[in-house]
Amino acid sequence: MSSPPIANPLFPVFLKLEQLRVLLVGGGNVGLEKLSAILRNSPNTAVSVVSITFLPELQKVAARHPAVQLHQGEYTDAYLDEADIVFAATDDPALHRRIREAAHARRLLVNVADTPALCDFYLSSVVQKGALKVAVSTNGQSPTVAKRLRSVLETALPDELDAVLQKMPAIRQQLAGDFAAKVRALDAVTAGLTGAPGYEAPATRRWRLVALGALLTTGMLAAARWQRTQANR
Ligand SMILES: C[C@@]1(CC(=O)O)c2cc3[nH]c(cc4nc(cc5[nH]c(cc(n2)[C@H]1CCC(=O)O)[C@@](C)(CC(=O)O)[C@@H]5CCC(=O)O)C(CC(=O)O)=C4CCC(=O)O)c(CCC(=O)O)c3CC(=O)O
Ligand SMILES: NC(=O)C1=CN([C@@H]2O[C@H](COP(=O)(O)OP(=O)(O)OC[C@H]3O[C@@H](n4cnc5c(N)ncnc54)[C@H](O)[C@@H]3O)[C@@H](O)[C@H]2O)C=CC1
Repeated sequence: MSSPPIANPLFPVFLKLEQLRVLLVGGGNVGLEKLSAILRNSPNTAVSVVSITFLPELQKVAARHPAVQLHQGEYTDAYLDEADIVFAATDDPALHRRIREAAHARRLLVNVADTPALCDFYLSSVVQKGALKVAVSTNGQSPTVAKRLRSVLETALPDELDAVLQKMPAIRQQLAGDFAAKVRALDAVTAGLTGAPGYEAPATRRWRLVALGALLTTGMLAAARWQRTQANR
């Protein structure tokens, strides 16, 4: 018996972040993680980082990226006037709520570290193979599973994929005919990429084992809880 899948109503998009102005509030560990995620994907993004203190590592990252500006000091709403999108990553939850409110008054989208309820969007785990990019979301259920899935996909996707992608624009351009004919031709060129019918990757078996492990762990945790309640009677 398997439980029904939990719905994920998030709408995935791929932002041209290098064309936007990013405000990041908080220059500590979490701020560094957000900045790194941004720059790993979109290295030329203009990020303004506002923070009372900065981790030395974050300062090093900023030094390597000329479009990143560090503003040392307290956050003020004025920074929002120069921003298109906002990341809040301080250790002050009250400040996060204020930032979100002021950002929304300006119709800006906000990501608040560690507070899914305050986020307008989530970051994802990202697989990159040349021009190919796969983003993974678990709807906040488990960033750790997203991270694991990223490494599964990194291994499973062949490096040759990028070589294929590099050749496809030329093929696309040379195809004649209407839209439907082009789709048929491109489907034919790439048919070899799909597995044979009934093919089950070894990874499928591994995920089944992990699901079983998670189920057993849930059961064990429930049993331990039950034992504690008995002991406390
Ligand atoms: C909702 C979301 C909002 C957002 O941050 O955008 C969010 C929220 C929270 N993360 C928490 C914890 C952890 N986050 C990670 C890692 C990542 N978290 C990322 C995204 C997201 N994290 C968004 C949902 C993504 C999705 O839908 O799956 C990734 C994918 C992308 C990135 O951040 O760049 C990146 C992996 C990148 C990679 O390696 O591929 C790890 C693992 C690790 O660091 O090794 C842990 C510890 C283990 C664990 O808890 O699983 C906590 C609890 C904090 C606490 O307990 O105090 C919250 C808050 C909560 O859940 O309430
Ligand atoms: N470090 C981690 O991996 C994790 C952290 N968290 C939580 O996330 C939050 C942030 O964690 P860290 O980044 O490690 O904290 P941190 O203390 O390293 O960084 C917080 C940053 O916010 C800045 N800041 C605080 N108030 C400010 C203000 N008014 N204006 C401008 N900047 C301001 C500080 O100067 C500092 O640089 C904490 O609440 C922590 O409990 C949760 C899970 C993991």
